[in-house]
Amino acid sequence: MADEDWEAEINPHMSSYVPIFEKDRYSSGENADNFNRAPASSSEMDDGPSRRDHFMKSGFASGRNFGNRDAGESNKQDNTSTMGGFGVGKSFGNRGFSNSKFEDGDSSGFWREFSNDCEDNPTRNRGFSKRGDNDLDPDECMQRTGGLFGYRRSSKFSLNKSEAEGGESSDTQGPKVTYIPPPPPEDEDSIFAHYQTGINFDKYDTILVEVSGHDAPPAILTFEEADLCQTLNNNIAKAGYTKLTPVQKYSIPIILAGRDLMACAQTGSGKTAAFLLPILAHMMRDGITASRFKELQEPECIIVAPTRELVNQIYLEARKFSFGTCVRAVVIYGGTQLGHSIRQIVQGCNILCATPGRLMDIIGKEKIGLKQIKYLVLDEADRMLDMGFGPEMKKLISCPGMPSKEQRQTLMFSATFPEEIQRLAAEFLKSNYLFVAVGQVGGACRDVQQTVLQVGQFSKREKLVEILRNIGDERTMVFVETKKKADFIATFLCQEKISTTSIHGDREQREREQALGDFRCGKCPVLVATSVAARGLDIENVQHVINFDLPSTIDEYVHRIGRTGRCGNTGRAISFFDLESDNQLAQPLVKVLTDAQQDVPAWLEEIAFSTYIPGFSGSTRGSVFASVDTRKGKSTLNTAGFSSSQAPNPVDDESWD
Ligand SMILES: Nc1ncnc2c1ncn2[C@@H]1O[C@H](COP(=O)(O)OP(=O)(O)OP(=O)(O)O)[C@@H](O)[C@H]1O
Repeated sequence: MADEDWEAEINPHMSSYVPIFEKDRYSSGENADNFNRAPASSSEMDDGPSRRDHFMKSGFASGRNFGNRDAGESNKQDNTSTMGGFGVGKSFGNRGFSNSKFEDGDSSGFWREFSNDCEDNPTRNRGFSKRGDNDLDPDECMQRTGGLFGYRRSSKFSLNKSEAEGGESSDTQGPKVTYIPPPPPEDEDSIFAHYQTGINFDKYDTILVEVSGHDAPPAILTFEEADLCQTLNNNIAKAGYTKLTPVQKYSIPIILAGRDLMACAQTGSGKTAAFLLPILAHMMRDGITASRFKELQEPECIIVAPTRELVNQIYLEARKFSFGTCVRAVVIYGGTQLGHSIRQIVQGCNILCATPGRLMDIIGKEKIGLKQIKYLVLDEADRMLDMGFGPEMKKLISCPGMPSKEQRQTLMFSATFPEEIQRLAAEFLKSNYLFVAVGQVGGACRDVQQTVLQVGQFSKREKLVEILRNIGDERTMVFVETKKKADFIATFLCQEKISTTSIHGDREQREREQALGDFRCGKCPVLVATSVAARGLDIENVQHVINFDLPSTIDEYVHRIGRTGRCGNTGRAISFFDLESDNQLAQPLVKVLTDAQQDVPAWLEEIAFSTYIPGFSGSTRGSVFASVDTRKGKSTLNTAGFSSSQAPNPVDDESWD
């Protein structure tokens, strides 16, 4: 598809489920017929084509304007992911997506299917983090097959040889992804649009900060102390930043001093600016020259993050802070046309924001050279190093030309850092890296009021509707465990006349972006999401997070509820605790609630007590997060903003592991 076609592709009606739910079209007979006739595919996306068929036949109008698309294009696209708003495909079709009811306990249909879905789901048993096992960005991630880094891409995602060799999905074998995302707005007001800090922003100063490692530079208290250049200061002011958050107070001077850093701070507390500002300041000080059109670009900085929407968000922040400078930020991510990514890059690239899959593809195509890399940033670093992305990250640092860790600066940020991941991270970092912990490592944001309700599987939908009706139009994210379930619940809520959209890894990228857009602007105040939306997304005015299904790890829980209560604003999180499946989470949940000074229900404490495993801090479901820098170096405790942190004289390195 040519560049100029993108406008036609971005059809305003294509996004979501909501307004046009035509339940009459979903008679079980018709669905079953269409879906059953559709050819089975071996991939996770096997319902893509069948779904498209169905939508076209039934005249369903939720998605893009199917009628305007020719068959060739349909064929080209549709293996990549599911089509149309309802994206449920054969699952519903096979058992009849009744137009009138989703009866609780109707075991012939959805619920039985989902039990199976969950049982099959490796997340229940896997180590490290949950995300990815049930909702990976198909071309971003890899699947576990064994060994610490010994994983291969899963056939589940229908990746072919050319991909394994660094190519994008297949000129020859697989579908061609043609989506070209719309360019972001260019006007200054949009670039600097921001939301207000909340009433608790100043309370950040009371959080204890721990810095470990040797010779940490002192924290700064104000932006002025950072001594950034005038353009950066102007951009900071235009972004509405007047005061540093704790993670910024500590991280900015550390990065400016050229040190490697692992930083852990609560969700929504400004980690993105904490790495972007000092990197940009360095670039400006080094007298960076405008990068020009070249077939091979050699950026100075690569920032990787686990999801497409998150790298896009980081890119927008980078573009904002580099406004008026000659630094050019570029974003590339899967689910979009590879040619488009390449065209963005060849125009010049100083800061490359990328998802791992697309990054490795582009490096394989020799559009990006790594020789000039001075900064490597892993946002959501624990996720980037776990079983899903760790192998890709290892490949990245072993790529020809990539400066060794001694020659580059490596920065890792997250709200959670399990101990085992901290150990893996050491391979990427210089041995004298500094570790900054703002508050409890892995702790939940205290501005989120957390409630845990005991709700059984078959009562969840009723409870959800009750809560959403009380909430009214306030923006709410509802997290569920699987992609199918996301579709199902979104559809169900639409049927209940609650404007809802959904985001998950089986939706096409254009649909994901449209869904997020509809949620951001309030057109759909409810977003049903899988873990793909758990991390990093910074959406104004998300007042509620509902865990319809609890996640399999406590870290995931912390990230999910962190979509609300950001930047000093308050938020609420309600979690449905199912006694049949969530008991393993009771113990770490009690700890997170207690640490965040939340009420702990007596029944939950009882479960936690009865399932208590002394000394348990493993990495499986319910793991307890790291409480400290795993090197066990001496550290200083400070309240953010009062005194600088200076690590004591070096202790023996040997004692650090
Ligand atoms: N010093 C500041 N003053 C005002 N607003 C800020 C400041 N720092 C960051 N923000 C804003 O706070 C919001 C949250 O920041 P950011 O997304 O970087 O959080 P985060 O710590 O990375 O969260 P997460 O752990 O969820 O990824 C953003 O809207 C950002 O623009």
